[in-house]
Amino acid sequence: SQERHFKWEVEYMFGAPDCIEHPVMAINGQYPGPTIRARPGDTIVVELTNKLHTEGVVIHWHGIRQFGTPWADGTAAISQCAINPGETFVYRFKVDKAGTYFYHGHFGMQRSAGLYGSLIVDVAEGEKEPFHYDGEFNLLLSDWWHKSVHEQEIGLSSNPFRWIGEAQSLLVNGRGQFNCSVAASYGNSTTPQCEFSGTEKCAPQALKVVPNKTYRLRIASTTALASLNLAIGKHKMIVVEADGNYVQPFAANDLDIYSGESYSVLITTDQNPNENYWLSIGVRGREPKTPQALTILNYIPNSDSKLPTSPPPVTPRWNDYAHSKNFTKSILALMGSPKPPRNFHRRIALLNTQNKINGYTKWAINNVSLVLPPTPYLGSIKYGLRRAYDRRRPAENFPSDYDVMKPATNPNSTYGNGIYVFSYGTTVDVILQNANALSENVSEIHPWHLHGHDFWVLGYGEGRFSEKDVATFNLKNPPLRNTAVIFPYGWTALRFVADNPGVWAFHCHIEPHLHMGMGVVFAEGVNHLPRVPDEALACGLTAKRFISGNHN
Ligand SMILES: O=C1O[C@H]([C@@H](O)CO)C(O)=C1O
Repeated sequence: SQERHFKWEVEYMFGAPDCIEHPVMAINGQYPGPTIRARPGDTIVVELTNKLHTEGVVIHWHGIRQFGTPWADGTAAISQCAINPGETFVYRFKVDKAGTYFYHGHFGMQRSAGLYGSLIVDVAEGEKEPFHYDGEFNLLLSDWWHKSVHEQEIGLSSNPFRWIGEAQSLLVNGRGQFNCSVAASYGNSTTPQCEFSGTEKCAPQALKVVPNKTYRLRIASTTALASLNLAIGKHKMIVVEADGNYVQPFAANDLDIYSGESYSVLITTDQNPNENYWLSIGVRGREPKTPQALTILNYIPNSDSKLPTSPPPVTPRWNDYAHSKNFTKSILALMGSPKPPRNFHRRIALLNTQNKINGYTKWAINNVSLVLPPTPYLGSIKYGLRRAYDRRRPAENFPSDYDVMKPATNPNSTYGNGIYVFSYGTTVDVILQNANALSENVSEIHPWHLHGHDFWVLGYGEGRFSEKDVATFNLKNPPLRNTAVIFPYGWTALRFVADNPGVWAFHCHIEPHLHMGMGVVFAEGVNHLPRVPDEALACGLTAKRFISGNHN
């Protein structure tokens, strides 16, 4: 194992992710940010300097559990203070498990502004993956708006509420086409055919493959909003990895991927080698108003501008949830993967609702809409700063007569920053319960992401969770993941062991939803931690401790 050192500067620059010029957040002048590659056991050191002029910044290493380094998790107001303009913060953490990961901003809506990149952990030297492949490609998926994130944020925080709407473009590795289509020639589309010389930064990157080989596609989604579906013309995919964990391989014609998830799939280039094939990505779960992202699987030696003979695969109908559930339920742990404990110590049920607070539109969990306090929880808990946040525990359940199929009879909610505290080492079950939103007959998909842990997904169900559903839990081969979706009007059951001392965000990975309060905070074993580095806590009430000279 080795130490991998990076010096990064975060700043805005002019980019053109979908060929239309727009400010983007860049790292060392690159958008998306540089790809980190490492091996299990390596220590990653990122010296991050904030070159933004008027905003703080942090970076979250999505899927990395941060055992023993919770202050490096990169969640503003939870694990650290936002890094001020001009300041440098050193992220130092170990990667312990091979897999497909990514990193992104976790302050305000900076992920939507383009602050993200890939983090790939290869298997340890001398070790082999449990599957064979000859080459690999890395696809980091995102969605893009022409409205600035500042304008988006103001809309979300306004009364009356202004929703951000659907994305203008879908991006693959930060590239999309808004003003043209690479597949215009197939249909009766009014969008012109793209004319690229090849040097444009928004031109799609063709995946160049040799016939009769197997390739691994690493696919991760850091979308702000969109749930996606990816398909490759005439090629089946074998799903082998999800969120940095091996899964029982299964074949799929198309793959659903929600924000916060990552997958590896294998494809074999066994089709007619004289042709190229489409790789297409479309929106699921919301009525799509965003064109598909397209690129080409380019069989060498064909020219990469040779268009496939058939049009790009079309995404399943946006609200074909049966299709999505079928895919999601096919994901099971690879034989030999760690199994969940048979029993749990504590179960919490988290009801997801859309609400109103003084006329503002919010999301709430058990009727509390999350607002983060100015002092990071990690410091307030470690140093017992009793006035730093609301120390009353949020509700562990929701009223037994709540009708999840209908808009709430009383949609009003409250703000809160109370947290769930788990006894160190205990097993926790979480039932995520979806419900009807503010309007009738609307219930949306929410991908929930847990920091600091992987969890086992024990099951999914329809309607309101009830005690008899426990009998349907899969304790044999549930997949280990860090992100799990709740389907409209449904529930999802998770189990994890609270064995990682720290304070951890657990939230909907749809960035505007988190911004509207759709998250909770978990804490465990904070008293087991050695000193938290001062650099993480130079704000709020923790900063006042430094000024008074109390550094213990
Ligand atoms: O949070 C959201 O708000 C809008 C809509 O519910 C109200 O405009 C939407 O589609 C969301 O996902």
